[in-house]
Parts: sequence; C-alpha cells; structure tokens
Amino acid sequence: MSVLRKLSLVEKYLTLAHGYKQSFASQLLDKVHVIGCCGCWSQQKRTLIYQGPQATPKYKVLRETDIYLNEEIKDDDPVVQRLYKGIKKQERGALAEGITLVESTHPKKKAQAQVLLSKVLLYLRERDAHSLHGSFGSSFRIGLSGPPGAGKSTFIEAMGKHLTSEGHRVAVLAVDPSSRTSGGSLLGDKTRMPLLSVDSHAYIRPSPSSGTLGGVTRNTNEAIVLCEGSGYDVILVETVGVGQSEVAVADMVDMFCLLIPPAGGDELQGLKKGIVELADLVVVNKSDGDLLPAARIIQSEYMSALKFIRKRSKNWNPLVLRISSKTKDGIPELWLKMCEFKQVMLAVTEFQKKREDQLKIWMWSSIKDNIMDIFTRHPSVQAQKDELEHLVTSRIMTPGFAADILLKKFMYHGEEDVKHLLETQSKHKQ
Ligand SMILES: Nc1nc2c(ncn2[C@@H]2O[C@H](COP(=O)(O)OP(=O)(O)OP(=O)(O)O)[C@@H](O)[C@H]2O)c(=O)[nH]1
Repeated sequence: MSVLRKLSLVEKYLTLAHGYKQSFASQLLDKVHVIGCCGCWSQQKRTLIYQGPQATPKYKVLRETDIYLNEEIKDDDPVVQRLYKGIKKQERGALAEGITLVESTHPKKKAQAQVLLSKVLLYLRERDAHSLHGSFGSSFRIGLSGPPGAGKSTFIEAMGKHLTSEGHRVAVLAVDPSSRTSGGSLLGDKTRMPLLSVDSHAYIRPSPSSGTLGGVTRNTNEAIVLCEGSGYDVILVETVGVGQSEVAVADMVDMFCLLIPPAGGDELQGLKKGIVELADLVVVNKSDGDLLPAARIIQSEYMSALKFIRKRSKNWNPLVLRISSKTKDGIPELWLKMCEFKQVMLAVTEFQKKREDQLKIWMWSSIKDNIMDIFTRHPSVQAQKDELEHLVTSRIMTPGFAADILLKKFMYHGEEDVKHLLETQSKHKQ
C-alpha cells in the first residue's frame, strides 16, 4: 500500500470516526495502524504517525480461545474419572489435585475441570435428595472476614478444632486476590493453624494465585463444590479484606461473619463500613484477660450500630457475640448460634433460595470473566487497544466511542466485513 493511500485511509477513518460512523471507521482501523497522534481533532489529521497494514499473527490468540470452547472432554476422560472417584472416596490427594485443576488456565485442564465439577454437582444433588437436611442443607458455608490482627487464624484454628471434635469435617479456603503481588498467600500457611493443619478431618487450602478477584472468586466457588463432594460439611471461607473480596465471599457463602478485635477508632479504621452491613454475625474476639472490658464496650457499640443498618434478611437479626479464640470461651456458643441461623434459614427456605441465587451469580460472573478474557486476547483488540487508549487519554476520542470501536472490531472481525464495507463506501462515492 502506498504511503499516500495509507494516509488517505487514516484520514478517512478520522473523518468517519468524527462523524460517528463507527462500523466503517472501525473496519478501517484494521487496515491502518495508528501509532501516534497529537493535537486537537483537526490538527490530528495532519500529525498522525501511522504504520500499516498490521502484521498481526493471524488469529493466533483467537484460536487459543476457540480451543478452550471447543475442547471435547468426555465423561470417561481418565483424569476426570480418577479425580472423581478419589474425591468421592474422600482422598485428600485427589481433592488437592481437583482444586489445582479448577485453578488451571490451561484450555484442556479448564475443560476437564468443568466436566469434573458437573459430575460432582450431580453427585451432590443426588446425595442431598437422600439427606434429612434436604436440598443444599448437607453443608454449611461460612464466610469470615476481619481486619489484620483480629485473630482470624487463631479463631479458625479454635473453631475448626471444636468442629472436628464434634465429628464435622472442615475445609478452610481463602480468598486473597493480593496473594500474587505479595509473592504468595499467607492464608492457609501451616504455621498459622498448626493443629488444624494436621487434623485428618480438616483440609486447608491457600488462596489461588490467579491474581484477579474474578478469577479467585470462580476458583473458590469451584473449590467449595469439590470440598463438599469430598465430604467436608463445614466450609470456612476466609478473606483478607482486599477491595471487593468481602462482597465476593458474601456472595458464595450461607452466612457471613465479621471478626473484630476489642479495639476502637484507629485500629478499626481499615474496616470498611460496608462490610458490617454484610455481616450476619459480628464476633468480638480476644474477649479475655485485660481485654475483656474493651471487648464488652465494643460489643455494645456494635449492637447499637447494627440497629441502624438495613437488615439483609427479614428472618434474621445480626448478632454481636464475644469470644476468646485463646481460651476458647464462647466458641461452642458461637457454633450453636451459627447452627440456629442455618436452621432458621432452612425453615423459611431462604437458605435454599440463596444457594440458587449464588449459582446464578456464579454463572454470570464466569460469563463476564470469560468474555473479558476472550475479548482482551482477541487479535483486533490487541492490535488496537493501545492506540485507542492513547486517543482516549489525549481527549481526542470519548471512552464510549473507543469502547464501541473495540467491541465492533471484536464482533465483526472477519476480513470479509472490511472488504464489504470498503466496497460499500466506494460504491457510495460513485
Ligand atoms: N488475648 C488474645 N489474643 C488473641 C486471641 N486471638 C488471637 N490473638 C492474638 O492476636 C494476634 C493476631 O492473631 P492472628 O490469628 O494471627 O490474627 P489474624 O487476623 O489472622 O492476623 P493476620 O494473619 O495478620 O490477618 C496474635 O498475637 C494472637 O496470639 C484471643 O482470643 N485472645
């Protein structure tokens, strides 16, 4: 293509883009790669630096996503079979391998994980059908959040040991989207829960390190299902409270608990107000020794504050309880309250309704994640995102318009479309 021809295409693109004829403009973008521009709109036409046509590695990235979507993994896939049997037999190794499979980003492993999950979900459905607790009632998912130093590890250790001594099987999962940047999650570290980590009725799994909250959330949802398939009836999901992770955890559990230390003002500043609104139970930890008076004050402060917070359920008034994870005081009573919550929610079918809603949330968040993944890897998007970002940040193009261009490029990426639009345009001119 001659330099003049390229320049005229760039100019055409700009004129069309300015006139909001987006589809044609976006098709032209495929032909000419704008690598720089400056000045206002009219000046920009003259000062564009361009290069084209793009030497995009043809649909390489697109093929990758195609492979994932088209990957055919059958029920009798040997890996799926082996893990499914192992998980049902409550083998820790199979559970750990199954969770690693759901955390994998490899297309084939992702597809295997979905088949494994479908089988486990079906198994759980059949198991629930024969259970006294009814649909969804054979497990209890409890979310736990709290500011650093509240005593979460000490609490999980104490509560976990209490539950295993009562015959429960406890799984501890963590949601920590920051674990990737911080070089690995501390959550689930054996040194944090030394007794529980060697308890044969407990399983502790650190946060997946996929980085994004969406990815971590999906992995955790899937890990919960596998743990339940492996006979764990109490699932504790811990969050470090980074950004939106509490909301994500509240969306995947039956009950959400907030653990706080007996400290006011400064120490609790990191605690976002919104988190208190998510809590079905506020637990004041360290209610022992010298900290007892402070714990009582915090308890009454939170009890008053909760009166002004909109209730999450008309069937449950959030409570504020005091415990000591060190002396274990209040732990059995706290567990009884948790069980009462479950019974109340089951009786009014809110428990079942919430689980159903969570499955829908899970489906839609998976769609969102996958679409974003496919979208960002798409060759046309890859090729043009930088220049569009540049146009947007230079205030030459509106973010909405740039988004429309990328979306259209993504939806109509075929060469045919470009040809057709170019032909239409030239016919129109004649
Ligand atoms: N007195 C008293 N101290 C406690 C209690 N529970 C935890 N602690 C202490 O509080 C400190 C923090 O406990 P952790 O369990 O590590 O707290 P955490 O919330 O997991 O903290 P991060 O790991 O930083 O998130 C430790 O020194 C514990 O010994 C309790 O019930 N009473």
